[in-house]
Amino acid sequence: MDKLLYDRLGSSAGITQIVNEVVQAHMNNPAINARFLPLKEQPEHLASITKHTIEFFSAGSGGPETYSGKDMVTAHTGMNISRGEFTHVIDDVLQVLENNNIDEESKKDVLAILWSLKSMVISQ
Ligand code: HEM
Repeated sequence: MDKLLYDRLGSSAGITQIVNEVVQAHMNNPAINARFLPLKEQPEHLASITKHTIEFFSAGSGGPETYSGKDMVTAHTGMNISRGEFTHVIDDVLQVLENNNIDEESKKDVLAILWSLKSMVISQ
């Protein structure tokens, strides 16, 4: 498969849609929504995190966007995120990719990228 992962995810518009749906999925997932629901009380902060996450997925999949958020360790420091919570986040992402008809190869590519970030996100 030689097409960029960025394009396979639908480039800017597709990734924006995917990230918005992932945020919604986290809000609806009882295993992790305590982490995310409080952000609804801070709409500007939530918009900034969502924007950064769109940039992160875009830049990380080969797109032209620049990531302007915190590095992964800093972003998750003090949260003491568990392996179980990490798995729920990955499940939500894969389900959203499925709902958006993203092909199997691309889902595996996203999974590999997320998995590679595990030690930066959990137990920080
Ligand atoms: C590989 C998996 C993950 C990736 C790629 C990721 C990515 C990100 C990004 C890009 C941000 C925005 C940082 C910024 O705005 O500077 C963020 C923030 C956040 N992440 Fe993650 N994350 C992951 C896993 C998790 C997990 C497992 C949880 C908890 C269940 C979590 C909870 C949060 C929360 C609550 C914030 C907002 C922090 C704040 O209020 O500033 N993340 N994440």
